[in-house]
Amino acid sequence: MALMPVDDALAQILEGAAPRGEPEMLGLAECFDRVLARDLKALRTHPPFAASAMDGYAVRAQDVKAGTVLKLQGESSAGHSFDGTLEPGSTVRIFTGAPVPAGADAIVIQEHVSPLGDGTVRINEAAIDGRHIRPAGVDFTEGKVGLEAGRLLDAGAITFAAAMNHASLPVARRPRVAILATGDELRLPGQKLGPSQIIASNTFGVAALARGAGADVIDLGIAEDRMEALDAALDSAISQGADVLVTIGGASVGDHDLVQEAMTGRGMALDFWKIAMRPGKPLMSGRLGEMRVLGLPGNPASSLVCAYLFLEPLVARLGGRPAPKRIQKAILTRDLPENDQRQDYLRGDLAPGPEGGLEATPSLRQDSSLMKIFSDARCLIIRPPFAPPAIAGDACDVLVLRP
Ligand SMILES: Nc1nc2c(c(=O)[nH]1)N[C@H]1C(S)=C(S)[C@@H](COP(=O)(O)OP(=O)(O)OC[C@H]3O[C@@H](n4cnc5c(N)ncnc54)[C@H](O)[C@@H]3O)O[C@H]1N2
Ligand code: MOO
Repeated sequence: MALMPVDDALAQILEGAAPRGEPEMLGLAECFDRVLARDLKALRTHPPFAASAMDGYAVRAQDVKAGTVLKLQGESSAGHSFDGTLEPGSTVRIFTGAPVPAGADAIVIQEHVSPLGDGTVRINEAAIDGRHIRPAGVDFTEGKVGLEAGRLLDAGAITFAAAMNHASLPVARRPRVAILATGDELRLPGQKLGPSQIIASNTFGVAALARGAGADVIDLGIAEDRMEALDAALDSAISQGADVLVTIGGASVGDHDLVQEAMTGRGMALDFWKIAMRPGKPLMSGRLGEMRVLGLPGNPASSLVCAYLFLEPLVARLGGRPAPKRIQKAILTRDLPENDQRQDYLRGDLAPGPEGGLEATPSLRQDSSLMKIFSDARCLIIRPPFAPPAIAGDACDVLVLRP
């Protein structure tokens, strides 16, 4: 199979991806960073009454010039309305958020009023009709859609949902992403290692990225390079309702690279295997029933670059949320040689440039096994297939990993 361009691979991976299953009802306190699954109508009108926006005095605007003395008729505070009607020549003391009494049509702030100590006050500035009054329903009205399906529930949206009198909200189910590390050499962090063993580190980074994109992660642990082990892990992913099975390693052409064979043997329809990128060439994508299978290469930088490029947007789509916008423009600080057929993602630094832009500096070492270089990197510098040699000062696209 020919190497597939990165954009075509992403389009195939994202095809048909949308939230699955019934929405869950969650209490408001659990809703942060979830996605609203249905339109949400206001269950009340707000404010439910004309309310004062200031601490001051409710008046009839036409009665009041600078110097007018008014009789104090009563008080309206938040939670305690004044139930009478404001009479001509009178005023009602009022506080922020309190209902404006019938008959009043303006608030004069208390800084412009002098209490005279005999049950009257002098208004020192002319009142303006409607001033400092929030009309009933100016914010939202009962029965109208306030938040639309698909809205990411951030602080503003959750506040608004609560104000609309919803105690719980229908949210899209989080996609379930099962992650399986494969390889006889792998051990979990914290274990004692033999001479030819290494730590299965990739699972943790890939899981973190999936969680950040809105997934519930199922850690399937490590499978040895044996068909039965891969089979058992696959059964586990299916029985736990995984939407995506991510395998790490065993994706290449070696005698012990069995992942693809194991998956196709169980009926996986292969979308593609091998793409025109570096690192990450042996990426595999397929579908096994409802479950998507993403086979990441084992080298840590390859796993992570593929997870940024393909898994993060896939999880976002499956959860109904926008994928983070990571691609930005930058200026190269070093020359780069011409590129071959594989789109390159060079680990590098990213720093503010002299004119408000960004400067990208590729690391000198780019081997896909290097984890410290990846951890130090702030961006991936993108070199399109067959790009001509670049010189310092040229523009480039970067995928931002961290600020
Ligand atoms: N003859 C060829 N050999 C290779 C090719 C090729 O085209 N022809 N492609 C190379 C490329 S590119 C990559 S990338 C790797 C990918 O190989 P696999 O996906 O089969 O990965 P493994 O062989 O299982 O492991 C590679 C490397 O990564 C380590 N590893 C694996 N899993 C983990 C993990 N969970 N955490 C940390 N490190 C892991 C593993 O020990 C190996 O060192 O193939 C090239 N070969
Ligand atoms: O393309 Mo592989 O992902 O370099 O190491």
